[in-house]
Amino acid sequence: MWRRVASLSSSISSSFLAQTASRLNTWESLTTGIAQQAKGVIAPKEKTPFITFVLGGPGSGKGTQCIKIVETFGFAHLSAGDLLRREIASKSADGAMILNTIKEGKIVPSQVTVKLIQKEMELSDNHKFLIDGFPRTEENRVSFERIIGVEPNVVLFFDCPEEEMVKRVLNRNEGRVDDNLETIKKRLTVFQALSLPVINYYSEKGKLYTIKAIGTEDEIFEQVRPIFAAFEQTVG
Ligand SMILES: Nc1ncnc2c1ncn2[C@@H]1O[C@H](COP(=O)(O)OP(=O)(O)O)[C@@H](O)[C@H]1O
Ligand SMILES: Nc1ccn([C@H]2C[C@H](O)[C@@H](COP(=O)(O)OP(=O)(O)O)O2)c(=O)n1
Ligand SMILES: [Mg+2]
Repeated sequence: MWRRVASLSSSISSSFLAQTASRLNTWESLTTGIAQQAKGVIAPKEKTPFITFVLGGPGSGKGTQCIKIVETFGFAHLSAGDLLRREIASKSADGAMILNTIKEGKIVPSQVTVKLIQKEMELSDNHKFLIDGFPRTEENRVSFERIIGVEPNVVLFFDCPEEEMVKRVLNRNEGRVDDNLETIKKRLTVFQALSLPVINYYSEKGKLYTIKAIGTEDEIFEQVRPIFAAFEQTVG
Protein backbone atom coordinates (compact mmCIF):
# COMPACT_ATOMS: atom_id res chain seq x y z
CA MET A 1 0.00 0.00 0.00
CA TRP A 2 2.81 2.41 0.84
CA ARG A 3 4.47 1.65 -2.49
CA ARG A 4 1.18 2.52 -4.20
CA VAL A 5 1.18 5.92 -2.58
CA ALA A 6 4.82 6.54 -3.35
CA SER A 7 4.32 5.76 -7.03
CA LEU A 8 1.55 8.30 -7.46
CA SER A 9 2.21 11.26 -9.73
CA SER A 10 4.93 13.61 -8.61
CA SER A 11 2.48 16.49 -9.08
CA ILE A 12 0.78 15.57 -5.82
CA SER A 13 1.74 17.95 -3.05
CA SER A 14 3.47 16.75 0.11
CA SER A 15 0.50 17.80 2.22
CA PHE A 16 -1.74 15.63 0.04
CA LEU A 17 0.68 12.74 0.58
CA ALA A 18 0.71 13.34 4.32
CA GLN A 19 -3.09 13.36 4.40
CA THR A 20 -3.11 10.25 2.23
CA ALA A 21 -0.74 8.49 4.59
CA SER A 22 -2.85 9.32 7.62
CA ARG A 23 -6.02 8.22 5.83
CA LEU A 24 -4.34 4.99 4.81
CA ASN A 25 -3.52 4.18 8.42
CA THR A 26 -7.12 4.82 9.42
CA TRP A 27 -8.42 2.80 6.53
CA GLU A 28 -6.14 -0.08 7.45
CA SER A 29 -7.37 -0.11 11.03
CA LEU A 30 -10.98 0.18 9.88
CA THR A 31 -10.64 -2.72 7.49
CA THR A 32 -8.44 -4.83 9.75
CA GLY A 33 -11.24 -4.90 12.32
CA ILE A 34 -13.70 -6.06 9.71
CA ALA A 35 -11.30 -8.60 8.26
CA GLN A 36 -10.90 -10.13 11.69
CA GLN A 37 -14.66 -10.43 12.05
CA ALA A 38 -15.31 -11.80 8.60
CA LYS A 39 -12.07 -13.28 7.29
CA GLY A 40 -12.13 -14.00 3.61
CA VAL A 41 -15.55 -12.44 3.05
CA ILE A 42 -14.46 -8.87 2.43
CA ALA A 43 -11.66 -8.00 0.06
CA PRO A 44 -8.89 -5.98 1.70
CA LYS A 45 -8.89 -2.32 0.69
CA GLU A 46 -5.80 -1.53 -1.34
CA LYS A 47 -6.53 2.03 -2.32
CA THR A 48 -6.78 5.18 -0.28
CA PRO A 49 -10.42 6.12 0.28
CA PHE A 50 -11.63 9.20 -1.54
CA ILE A 51 -14.57 10.76 0.24
CA THR A 52 -17.03 13.30 -1.14
CA PHE A 53 -19.74 14.81 1.03
CA VAL A 54 -22.78 15.89 -0.98
CA LEU A 55 -24.65 18.73 0.72
CA GLY A 56 -27.60 20.98 -0.09
CA GLY A 57 -31.12 21.65 1.08
CA PRO A 58 -33.99 19.21 0.65
CA GLY A 59 -34.87 18.96 -3.04
CA SER A 60 -31.69 20.68 -4.22
CA GLY A 61 -30.92 17.68 -6.46
CA LYS A 62 -28.25 15.82 -4.46
CA GLY A 63 -29.57 12.33 -5.19
CA THR A 64 -30.20 13.09 -8.87
CA GLN A 65 -26.64 14.33 -9.40
CA CYS A 66 -25.16 11.47 -7.37
CA ILE A 67 -26.62 9.00 -9.87
CA LYS A 68 -24.80 10.83 -12.68
CA ILE A 69 -21.53 10.94 -10.74
CA VAL A 70 -21.79 7.19 -10.10
CA GLU A 71 -22.42 6.52 -13.81
CA THR A 72 -19.59 8.76 -15.01
CA PHE A 73 -16.92 8.38 -12.33
CA GLY A 74 -17.68 5.03 -10.67
CA PHE A 75 -18.27 6.15 -7.10
CA ALA A 76 -20.24 4.20 -4.50
CA HIS A 77 -23.34 6.22 -3.51
CA LEU A 78 -24.20 6.20 0.19
CA SER A 79 -27.33 8.26 0.86
CA ALA A 80 -27.75 8.91 4.59
CA GLY A 81 -31.50 9.38 4.08
CA ASP A 82 -31.79 6.06 2.19
CA LEU A 83 -29.84 4.25 4.92
CA LEU A 84 -32.14 5.71 7.59
CA ARG A 85 -35.26 4.79 5.58
CA ARG A 86 -33.89 1.28 5.20
CA GLU A 87 -33.54 1.07 9.00
CA ILE A 88 -37.19 2.12 9.38
CA ALA A 89 -38.30 -0.49 6.83
CA SER A 90 -36.29 -3.24 8.56
CA LYS A 91 -38.11 -2.48 11.83
CA SER A 92 -34.83 -2.36 13.71
CA ALA A 93 -34.61 -1.14 17.32
CA ASP A 94 -33.96 2.44 16.15
CA GLY A 95 -36.63 2.35 13.42
CA ALA A 96 -39.47 4.04 15.31
CA MET A 97 -37.20 6.80 16.65
CA ILE A 98 -35.81 7.44 13.14
CA LEU A 99 -39.31 7.60 11.63
CA ASN A 100 -40.51 10.13 14.21
CA THR A 101 -37.40 12.26 13.77
CA ILE A 102 -37.76 12.33 9.97
CA LYS A 103 -41.50 13.12 10.18
CA GLU A 104 -40.64 16.07 12.40
CA GLY A 105 -38.03 17.31 9.91
CA LYS A 106 -35.32 16.90 12.55
CA ILE A 107 -31.90 15.22 12.46
CA VAL A 108 -31.32 11.68 13.71
CA PRO A 109 -28.60 11.36 16.40
CA SER A 110 -25.22 11.21 14.72
CA GLN A 111 -24.12 7.97 16.30
CA VAL A 112 -26.95 6.11 14.56
CA THR A 113 -26.29 7.64 11.14
CA VAL A 114 -22.50 7.34 11.30
CA LYS A 115 -22.72 3.66 12.23
CA LEU A 116 -24.92 2.98 9.19
CA ILE A 117 -22.48 4.84 6.94
CA GLN A 118 -19.51 3.06 8.50
CA LYS A 119 -21.08 -0.35 7.87
CA GLU A 120 -21.69 0.48 4.20
CA MET A 121 -18.15 1.78 3.73
CA GLU A 122 -16.68 -1.34 5.25
CA LEU A 123 -18.79 -3.63 3.10
CA SER A 124 -18.03 -1.78 -0.11
CA ASP A 125 -15.24 -2.90 -2.38
CA ASN A 126 -15.09 0.59 -3.83
CA HIS A 127 -12.70 3.20 -2.45
CA LYS A 128 -14.53 6.25 -3.85
CA PHE A 129 -17.53 7.29 -1.81
CA LEU A 130 -20.27 9.85 -2.34
CA ILE A 131 -21.83 10.44 1.05
CA ASP A 132 -25.13 12.12 0.21
CA GLY A 133 -27.05 14.22 2.75
CA PHE A 134 -24.33 14.03 5.36
CA PRO A 135 -23.04 15.77 7.48
CA ARG A 136 -26.15 17.86 8.09
CA THR A 137 -25.00 19.28 11.43
CA GLU A 138 -21.74 20.09 13.16
CA GLU A 139 -22.50 17.15 15.44
CA ASN A 140 -22.74 14.87 12.35
CA ARG A 141 -19.42 16.22 11.09
CA VAL A 142 -17.51 15.81 14.33
CA SER A 143 -19.00 12.38 14.93
CA PHE A 144 -17.88 11.16 11.47
CA GLU A 145 -14.37 12.45 12.04
CA ARG A 146 -14.22 10.77 15.44
CA ILE A 147 -15.69 7.40 14.45
CA ILE A 148 -14.41 7.00 10.88
CA GLY A 149 -11.26 9.02 11.44
CA VAL A 150 -11.06 10.60 8.00
CA GLU A 151 -11.92 13.93 6.47
CA PRO A 152 -13.61 14.43 3.09
CA ASN A 153 -11.48 15.19 0.06
CA VAL A 154 -14.27 17.11 -1.65
CA VAL A 155 -17.49 18.73 -0.40
CA LEU A 156 -20.17 19.55 -2.97
CA PHE A 157 -22.85 22.08 -2.13
CA PHE A 158 -25.94 22.22 -4.34
CA ASP A 159 -27.09 25.79 -3.88
CA CYS A 160 -30.76 26.09 -4.78
CA PRO A 161 -33.40 28.78 -4.08
CA GLU A 162 -35.91 27.77 -1.40
CA GLU A 163 -38.98 28.13 -3.61
CA GLU A 164 -37.44 25.78 -6.19
CA MET A 165 -36.59 23.23 -3.48
CA VAL A 166 -40.16 23.33 -2.13
CA LYS A 167 -41.59 22.88 -5.62
CA ARG A 168 -39.34 19.90 -6.33
CA VAL A 169 -39.99 18.19 -2.99
CA LEU A 170 -43.75 18.56 -3.35
CA ASN A 171 -43.51 17.00 -6.83
CA ARG A 172 -41.09 14.24 -5.82
CA ASN A 173 -43.79 11.61 -5.53
CA GLU A 174 -41.76 8.92 -3.78
CA GLY A 175 -44.27 8.49 -0.94
CA ARG A 176 -41.89 9.96 1.64
CA VAL A 177 -43.31 10.96 5.04
CA ASP A 178 -41.30 14.20 4.98
CA ASP A 179 -42.31 15.42 1.51
CA ASN A 180 -45.21 17.61 2.63
CA LEU A 181 -45.42 21.36 3.11
CA GLU A 182 -45.44 21.27 6.92
CA THR A 183 -42.32 19.08 7.19
CA ILE A 184 -40.47 20.81 4.36
CA LYS A 185 -40.79 24.15 6.16
CA LYS A 186 -39.22 22.61 9.27
CA ARG A 187 -36.49 21.00 7.18
CA LEU A 188 -35.62 24.31 5.56
CA THR A 189 -35.31 25.92 8.99
CA VAL A 190 -33.06 23.08 10.15
CA PHE A 191 -31.00 23.43 6.98
CA GLN A 192 -30.44 27.15 7.58
CA ALA A 193 -29.68 26.78 11.27
CA LEU A 194 -27.68 23.54 11.40
CA SER A 195 -26.43 22.62 7.92
CA LEU A 196 -25.20 25.99 6.68
CA PRO A 197 -22.54 26.16 9.44
CA VAL A 198 -21.13 22.85 8.15
CA ILE A 199 -21.02 24.25 4.62
CA ASN A 200 -19.24 27.37 5.90
CA TYR A 201 -16.77 25.20 7.78
CA TYR A 202 -15.73 23.39 4.61
CA SER A 203 -15.64 26.65 2.68
CA GLU A 204 -13.10 27.97 5.16
CA LYS A 205 -11.09 24.76 4.79
CA GLY A 206 -10.97 25.25 1.00
CA LYS A 207 -12.80 21.99 0.31
CA LEU A 208 -16.15 23.38 -0.82
CA TYR A 209 -17.35 23.31 -4.42
CA THR A 210 -20.58 25.26 -4.84
CA ILE A 211 -22.87 24.25 -7.68
CA LYS A 212 -25.68 26.54 -8.88
CA ALA A 213 -28.45 23.96 -8.70
CA ILE A 214 -30.94 25.48 -11.11
CA GLY A 215 -31.35 24.52 -14.74
CA THR A 216 -31.73 21.10 -16.26
CA GLU A 217 -30.16 18.05 -14.65
CA ASP A 218 -27.64 17.89 -17.50
CA GLU A 219 -26.73 21.57 -17.21
CA ILE A 220 -26.07 21.11 -13.50
CA PHE A 221 -23.98 18.02 -14.13
CA GLU A 222 -21.75 20.05 -16.46
CA GLN A 223 -20.74 22.07 -13.38
CA VAL A 224 -20.09 18.86 -11.43
CA ARG A 225 -18.14 16.97 -14.09
CA PRO A 226 -14.92 19.07 -14.10
CA ILE A 227 -14.57 18.76 -10.33
CA PHE A 228 -14.24 14.99 -10.49
CA ALA A 229 -12.41 15.01 -13.82
CA ALA A 230 -9.66 17.01 -12.11
CA PHE A 231 -9.24 14.33 -9.44
CA GLU A 232 -9.52 11.30 -11.75
CA GLN A 233 -5.79 10.91 -12.43
CA THR A 234 -4.84 10.76 -8.76
CA VAL A 235 -7.84 8.86 -7.41
CA GLY A 236 -8.20 6.11 -9.99
N1 LIG B 1 -32.40 20.14 -12.18
C1 LIG B 1 -33.61 19.75 -11.83
N2 LIG B 1 -34.71 20.39 -12.28
C2 LIG B 1 -35.94 20.00 -11.91
N3 LIG B 1 -36.20 18.97 -11.08
C3 LIG B 1 -35.15 18.29 -10.60
C4 LIG B 1 -33.81 18.64 -10.93
N4 LIG B 1 -32.97 17.80 -10.29
C5 LIG B 1 -33.75 16.97 -9.58
N5 LIG B 1 -35.05 17.23 -9.77
C6 LIG B 1 -36.21 16.57 -9.18
O1 LIG B 1 -36.42 17.20 -7.90
C7 LIG B 1 -36.73 16.23 -6.91
C8 LIG B 1 -35.67 16.30 -5.80
O2 LIG B 1 -34.43 15.84 -6.33
P1 LIG B 1 -33.46 14.93 -5.45
O3 LIG B 1 -32.33 14.52 -6.32
O4 LIG B 1 -34.25 13.85 -4.80
O5 LIG B 1 -32.99 16.02 -4.37
P2 LIG B 1 -32.35 15.86 -2.94
O6 LIG B 1 -31.70 14.50 -2.86
O7 LIG B 1 -31.37 16.97 -2.82
O8 LIG B 1 -33.49 16.02 -1.98
C9 LIG B 1 -36.80 14.89 -7.61
O9 LIG B 1 -38.16 14.62 -7.94
C10 LIG B 1 -35.97 15.10 -8.88
O10 LIG B 1 -36.42 14.30 -9.95
N1 LIG C 1 -27.40 13.10 8.03
C1 LIG C 1 -28.72 12.89 8.02
C2 LIG C 1 -29.39 12.70 6.79
C3 LIG C 1 -30.75 12.54 6.81
N2 LIG C 1 -31.42 12.55 8.00
C4 LIG C 1 -32.88 12.43 8.05
C5 LIG C 1 -33.50 13.82 8.21
C6 LIG C 1 -33.78 14.19 6.78
O1 LIG C 1 -34.75 15.19 6.71
C7 LIG C 1 -34.25 12.85 6.22
C8 LIG C 1 -34.19 12.69 4.73
O2 LIG C 1 -32.86 12.87 4.30
P1 LIG C 1 -32.51 12.83 2.74
O3 LIG C 1 -31.07 13.12 2.57
O4 LIG C 1 -33.03 11.58 2.14
O5 LIG C 1 -33.38 14.07 2.23
P2 LIG C 1 -33.23 14.93 0.89
O6 LIG C 1 -32.67 14.04 -0.14
O7 LIG C 1 -32.35 16.09 1.21
O8 LIG C 1 -34.63 15.37 0.60
O9 LIG C 1 -33.40 11.89 6.86
C9 LIG C 1 -30.75 12.74 9.18
O10 LIG C 1 -31.36 12.78 10.26
N3 LIG C 1 -29.40 12.90 9.18
MG1 LIG D 1 -31.88 12.96 -1.53
